[in-house]
This record gives sequence, structure tokens and C-alpha cells, in this order.
Amino acid sequence: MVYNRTGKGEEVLHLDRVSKIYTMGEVQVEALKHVSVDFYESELVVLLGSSGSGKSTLLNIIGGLDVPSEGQLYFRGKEMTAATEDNLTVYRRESIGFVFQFYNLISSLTALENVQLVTEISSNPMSAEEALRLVNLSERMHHFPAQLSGGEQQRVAIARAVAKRPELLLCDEPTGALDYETGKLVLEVIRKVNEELGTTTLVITHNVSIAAMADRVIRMRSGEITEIESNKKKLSPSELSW
Ligand SMILES: Nc1ncnc2c1ncn2[C@@H]1O[C@H](COP(=O)(O)OP(=O)(O)OP(=O)(O)O)[C@@H](O)[C@H]1O
Repeated sequence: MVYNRTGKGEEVLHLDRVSKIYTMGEVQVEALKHVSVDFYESELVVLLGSSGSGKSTLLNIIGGLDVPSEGQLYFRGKEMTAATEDNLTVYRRESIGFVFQFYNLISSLTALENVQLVTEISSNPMSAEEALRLVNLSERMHHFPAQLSGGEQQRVAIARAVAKRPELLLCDEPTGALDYETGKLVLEVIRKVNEELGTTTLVITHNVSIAAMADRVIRMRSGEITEIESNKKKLSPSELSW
């Protein structure tokens, strides 16, 4: 097995000179400029960068929600940028868990039913109950989203994302809508999923303090990666402050 410098596992993702240009009428926005980077099994990576630096574009391309204008994305050695629509759908459905700033739960379904929507269509899921246990919400599984706090709703969203046992958990500002204490609880759940399931986890944040819980920290500016740094010592979310 080849180990990278974080001491984690094999390469899961390889991006080779990925660019993204959005065209809006006469205007072209270069959201990503020749980004090359690898991600490894079971590492937790925090992506930092100011607004508009390309973080969400990068995450959406990695998750198969968007396609690059140029360059290649490889998942476990397979070129996803050459994949058929059907193969991309399978990739999104089986290999990717997404968590967004706003939880996107279905309000007429309970926490358990929201998670079951995913477990019903996945090939190797854990049970919805098990996923909710993982995020410490066993006691609340029959509650509707409106009966849950923001942090609890986000934990349901995390349970929904990880119940399929994805290889990649992609989190776009997962604590962006939460207060300090609740945000830390959600980060604690992300750390737990990363450690207990070994899911390669990417977390986008504006909050520099959160970088201390990562194996690696990637900084972006104007569509480019400006720095990749390994943390010698990782902090647990409970040790973070901002
Ligand atoms: N669908 C789109 N159409 C046109 N331009 C877009 C689109 N999505 C993103 N952009 C532009 O691409 C650039 C990168 O946006 P992106 O959302 O990736 O940045 P970000 O770092 O995630 O920002 P934020 O932290 O504000 O979410 C920005 O200039 C943005 O306006």
C-alpha cells in the first residue's frame, strides 16, 4: 500500500488540471484554474478560502454535481470525466455523501424516514436507525424536522449522507447556519464518522479555526490552490474555539 504524507490510506481521488469556466452572456468567470490535487482514504481535509475562491465549485465537481470545462477527475483510478451519465449517477448515489449548509430535509417526513429515503435506494447501506445512532440522535428519530433544532437537523442530514456508506463525505459549510456550541457538536459528529467509518471527508468552511481538526488543510484563492498543509497534531472539535 502506498501511503501519503498524512500516513493515511490509498489515493481515492485524483484531480488533474481541473478548470471550470462559467459563461454568463458576454462574461466568463474562471471559477477553477488548473487545479491538481489528490485525496486519500480516511483523511479529513478542510478547504479554506474567501468567498468566490472556488471551494464549492471544486466540491461539486468532485461530487459529480458539476463537470469541469477542462481537466480530469479520477475516482479510484477510473476517469469520471469520461464516465457515461449512468455511471455518474451510480457514482453519486453509491460513493458520495453530501452535506450542505441548509439541511434540505423533507419536512413531512420524520428523521428516520428522511434517512430511509436513501437507505432504500443504496446497495450496501447501514440501517437508518444505525445511521441516526452514529450521529447521536436515536432518541429523536421519530421527530419531524420542525421539532428538531438546527444542529439536530444537520445531524439528520449527516446521517442521511453517510447511511449509504459513501467513500467520500463532502460538506459545504456544514456549520455555516449554526451557533458556536451547536456547530461544535456537528463537527464532533463529522469527526466521528470520519474515524469510525474511515470515510474520506472534505469540509468547506470560512472558519479558519476549524482547520485545526483536519489531517490536511487546503487554501484556495481566485480559483487556485495556494497552499496544502498537513497538521502535525489534530485537535478534537471540543478543543476548537473561535
Ligand atoms: N453556476 C454559476 N454560474 C456562474 N458563475 C458561477 C456559478 N457558480 C459559481 N460561480 C462563480 O464562480 C466563482 C467561484 O464560486 P464558488 O461558489 O465555487 O466559490 P466559493 O469559494 O465556494 O464561495 P463561497 O464561500 O461564497 O460559497 C465565483 O466567482 C462565482 O460567482
